[in-house]
Amino acid sequence: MNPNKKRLRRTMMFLNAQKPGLIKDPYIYKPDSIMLDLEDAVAENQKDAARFSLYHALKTINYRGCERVVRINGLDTPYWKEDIRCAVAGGCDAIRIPKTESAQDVKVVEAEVVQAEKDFGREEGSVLIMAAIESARGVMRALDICESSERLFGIALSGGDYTKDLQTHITGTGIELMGARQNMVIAARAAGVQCFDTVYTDLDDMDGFRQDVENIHLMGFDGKSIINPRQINIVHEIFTPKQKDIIFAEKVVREIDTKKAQGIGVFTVDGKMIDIAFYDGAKRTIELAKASGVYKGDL
Ligand SMILES: CC(C)(COP(=O)(O)OP(=O)(O)OC[C@H]1O[C@@H](n2cnc3c(N)ncnc32)[C@H](O)[C@@H]1OP(=O)(O)O)[C@@H](O)C(=O)NCCC(=O)NCCSC(=O)C[C@@](O)(CC(=O)O)C(=O)O
Ligand SMILES: [Mg+2]
Repeated sequence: MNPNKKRLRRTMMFLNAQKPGLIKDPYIYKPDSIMLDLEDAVAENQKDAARFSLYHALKTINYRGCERVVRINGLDTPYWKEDIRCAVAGGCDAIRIPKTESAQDVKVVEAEVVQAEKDFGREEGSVLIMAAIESARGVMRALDICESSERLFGIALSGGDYTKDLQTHITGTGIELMGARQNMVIAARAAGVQCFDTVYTDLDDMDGFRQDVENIHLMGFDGKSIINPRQINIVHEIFTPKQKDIIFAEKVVREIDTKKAQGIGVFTVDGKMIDIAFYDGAKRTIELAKASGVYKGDL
């Protein structure tokens, strides 16, 4: 398995692949991933120019460990195959499929990625795939999409196009996204892949943004698509385990290990009932803390 499949992806920041001011140094803001966009951020008559710019950016810029995902154009356009070839030839880490509606959509993209890896001398399996779900049909098929390919590391909700399809609109409250969000997280967890929330487009409403991120964190998402560096700190703050939670998780892991050896199944830690059901969650907190660079312990 590609070791990057489960890497930390709290923030996945979109940027127009054609704009030199955006693509030259986004790593300075330290998002976990950048998503170089060839799709909706790029005007129809600029698709070739954007692809050209993307290729040279990938070839020449050192993004310093920041994951480089390329959002290709839709499978109903004449652009997507050439988008994949340029992205893979340039050295991208992953392809984001927009408007994914079925497992078959992922499979046809995978076939092109496999061919491009061969053609451009990339290691087999080095390019991962993620699928953006932007329609009611896609949401209803989320589990099939999650299970469509070994290369698929996750799915992402795209709220703008999804609410258009649902015949509603983005309100900022999240009510219109509740069903899709819950369905997608459940599907992703059932398949063992990651799940990412949609962008929050009102850059002047940072309180609304914080509330949105807190909600999706509680729902079980792994991270969020974002559009601007100003949104990074809030997402990282909410998605990085707090020291008090890390310390509690360490106690839970140590106590479960100790009590198990003593033949004790249920007990309390800091006044809270603990049994084996809490073990994986505590381990996950510690792994997330390690990946986020805030772990000081020795587990
Ligand atoms: C919104 C705005 C124009 C505001 O610009 P502003 O310049 O006013 O912002 P400022 O804050 O003043 O910038 C301060 C400094 O940060 C730099 N800076 C800003 N943004 C940066 C960035 N993204 N990456 C690196 N650098 C950045 C900037 O260059 C400046 O640098 P400097 O001059 O050196 O100080 C800008 O952010 C932007 O273009 N965002 C990305 C938009 C985009 O790609 N949309 C498509 C994807 S969504 C979609 O398609 C819908 C979806 O599909 C979604 C789904 O899938 O979920 C669905 O269906 O819902
Ligand atoms: Mg969209």
